[in-house]
Amino acid sequence: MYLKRVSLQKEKLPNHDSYPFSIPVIKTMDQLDVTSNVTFFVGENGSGKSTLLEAIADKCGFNTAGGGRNNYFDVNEAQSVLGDYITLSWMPKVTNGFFLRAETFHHFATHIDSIDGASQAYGGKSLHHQSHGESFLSLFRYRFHQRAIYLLDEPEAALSPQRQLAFLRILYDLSAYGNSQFIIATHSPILLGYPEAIIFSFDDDSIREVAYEDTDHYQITRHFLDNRKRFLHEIFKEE
Ligand SMILES: Nc1ncnc2c1ncn2[C@@H]1O[C@H](COP(=O)(O)OP(=O)(O)OP(=O)(O)O)[C@@H](O)[C@H]1O
Repeated sequence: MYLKRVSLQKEKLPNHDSYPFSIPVIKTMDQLDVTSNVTFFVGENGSGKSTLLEAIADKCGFNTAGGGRNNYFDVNEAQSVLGDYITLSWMPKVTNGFFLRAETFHHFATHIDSIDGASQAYGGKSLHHQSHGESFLSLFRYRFHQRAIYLLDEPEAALSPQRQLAFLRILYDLSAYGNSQFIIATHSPILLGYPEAIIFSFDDDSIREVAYEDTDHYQITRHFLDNRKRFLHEIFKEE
């Protein structure tokens, strides 16, 4: 493990009225201790997961539009304001890694195509000439290595359930044997089931550790699958 703690420099925050300082979990955050090679950020849409992950990516020196340290391409609104107000504590420090933003991956693929020979590092085939899910898996399989930190924002976005299981295997190989560290924002109850992971919930206006079975993602999915007809009846009934 490399990144041990993320601290918010509260005394430096300019205000609490505007984004990103107005997000409830940022208002209440002091520090986050990272105690596992695999950490998940989970929570309702808009709870602040991407904002914090992007700030961490910024402090790691990764392109906040997505990519590693040497990937420069621009995407509107990819700057991290919060990055200026957090401190990362490392032991030891790593500089290798990658920030995956599902929504800018198309731009990233174009950027890789524009560099002569760069697609070799991604399995030898243009990421644009693969399906969305295939290109994600090529990134994970060919570009991800040992001794690095990977920050992934909703990697499940393009992956079928079967491919999410394949991703779990890659995660296992890299984190358990390859000594790589992952911080992953996700809504996937499959990914969240990774053993020994630490899950931080961003719900209820603060960041706190939760057990897998206590996440909404696990509970709602499980109840839906167990009681699909009753669930649908409730959702569709006339008010
Ligand atoms: N560039 C921005 N300017 C202003 N507000 C923003 C900006 N980006 C995000 N927000 C707001 O900040 C809050 C947190 O957004 P963020 O994207 O971090 O949430 P999230 O937990 O990652 O959500 P999701 O699960 O939907 O990806 C939301 O209320 C969102 O509308």
